[in-house]
Amino acid sequence: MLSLSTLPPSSFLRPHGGDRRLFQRLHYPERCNFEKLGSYKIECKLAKLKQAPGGTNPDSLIKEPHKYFDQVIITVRSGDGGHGAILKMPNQSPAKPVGKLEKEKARIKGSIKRDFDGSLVLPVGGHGGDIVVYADEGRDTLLELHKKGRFSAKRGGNVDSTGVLTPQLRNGFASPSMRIPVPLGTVVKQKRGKLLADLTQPGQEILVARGGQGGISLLDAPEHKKKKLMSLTSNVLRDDSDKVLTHGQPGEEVSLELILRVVADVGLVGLPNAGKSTLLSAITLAKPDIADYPFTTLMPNLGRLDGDPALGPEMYSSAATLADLPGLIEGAHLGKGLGRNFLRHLRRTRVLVHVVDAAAEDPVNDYRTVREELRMYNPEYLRRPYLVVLNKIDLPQANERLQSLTEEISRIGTDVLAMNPEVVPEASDELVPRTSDEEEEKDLEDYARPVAVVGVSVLKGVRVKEMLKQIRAALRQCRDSE
Ligand SMILES: Nc1nc2c(ncn2[C@@H]2O[C@H](COP(=O)(O)OP(=O)(O)OP(=O)(O)O)[C@@H](O)[C@H]2O)c(=O)[nH]1
Ligand SMILES: [Mg+2]
Repeated sequence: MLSLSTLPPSSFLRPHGGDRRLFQRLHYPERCNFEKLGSYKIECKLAKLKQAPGGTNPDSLIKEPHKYFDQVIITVRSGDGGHGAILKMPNQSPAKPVGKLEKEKARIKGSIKRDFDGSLVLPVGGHGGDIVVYADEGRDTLLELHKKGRFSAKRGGNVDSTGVLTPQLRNGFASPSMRIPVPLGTVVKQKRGKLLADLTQPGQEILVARGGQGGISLLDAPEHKKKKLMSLTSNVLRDDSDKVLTHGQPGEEVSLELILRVVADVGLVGLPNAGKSTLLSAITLAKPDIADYPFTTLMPNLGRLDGDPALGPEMYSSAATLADLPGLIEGAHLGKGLGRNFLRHLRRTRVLVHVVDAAAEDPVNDYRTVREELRMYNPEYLRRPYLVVLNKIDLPQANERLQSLTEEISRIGTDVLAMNPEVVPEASDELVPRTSDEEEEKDLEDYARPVAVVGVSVLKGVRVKEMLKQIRAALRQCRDSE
């Protein structure tokens, strides 16, 4: 598993207030103050006017970072190779070395660079800069890349020419690679093309555009001599038609699609306001935004769970990363609420924790709604071990029915732990989720029951230890089956 020891307590940008207001207006109109709606529309119009040509509107990035943080299309161009030069051989028949100058000339002639087989080594132009994309633990989002959109590496230097082939003649300087940092878990694809890499390990990298090769230098000599001289050189570059390449080769231009899929062991899912962020902050050092209105969380927050102290020296192997996801609502898989895109961030998780507000009107129905949304997005998610956390039991209306809720939820599903990810093809990042016909016909009862149902109050710290024990047990279950 990944070592994420340097992960900051809360790894994603804070959601923006304007965003939350927009979602409330769209989905909870009864709670909105419509008097201000006029000014909101004007703000949106202004944002449109300011749109920068070719790039993502910077205002949109600020106002709606949750739409952009995990996906971007960029164009990269590696550097062209530097050029070679047309050079003269130093005087081929110098006068007998008598004076100091003649001796020096003779020395120069005798020390022109040669390969081990005696052939001439002609200077070449510098290699153009490569473009490399690498996973950087310090990055949380792809937002930065939206601002630029296009990345070009420098061209290689030309041969530093004096017109004469001398030992001092320099190759053109190679240009350094341009390195583009992306968050851990970034998938690199060619735009509408093949998958290039899945960067899940810190420092993992991929060369996405190779810099152009530098051009070779040529010798300017009479034709009869030239042939002989060229046959003596070992590093002459030729193209397919055997033409000698004195000009540097052009760099490559590629359009790339970068998609972030958060790297976490445990995913917290539930309706808005269930207490997912409060749970994350109760058991990790993460400091997500918490508030009593829906869609407080707009982008995943990550938190690090320390290893289990009961395991002694092995405790570090049991450390895990938790991802608190934005709230799901009915129809999320069709784009309702915050849409379905963030559901992709569950893909790498191994255990799911359903957080249910036990004080809500119909907690069992809430729980079913979320499971159904997961099933519609990717049925494979329902095959993962999961536990149900009945939250807010400090409230009397939750505490009173805890027993019956626990029993009812524990009964939903089969006894068999149906964990066989190979059976169902993974949902892709395409807009329409893929579910097999067989999977379409299934309902929640056909999937495994939760490994545990725990009543807690994450706010008041009631039975949090018991919940933690169950999360660790579910994680162990996965590790043992690996
Ligand atoms: N009484 C009580 N309130 C709680 C408890 N846990 C969370 N809350 C409150 O519930 C509200 C929502 O909590 P959040 O943690 O923001 O909920 P969330 O599930 O992350 O919500 P979204 O980000 O909108 O999806 C906040 O006012 C919390 O203080 C609890 O155990 N008991
Ligand atoms: Mg939240």
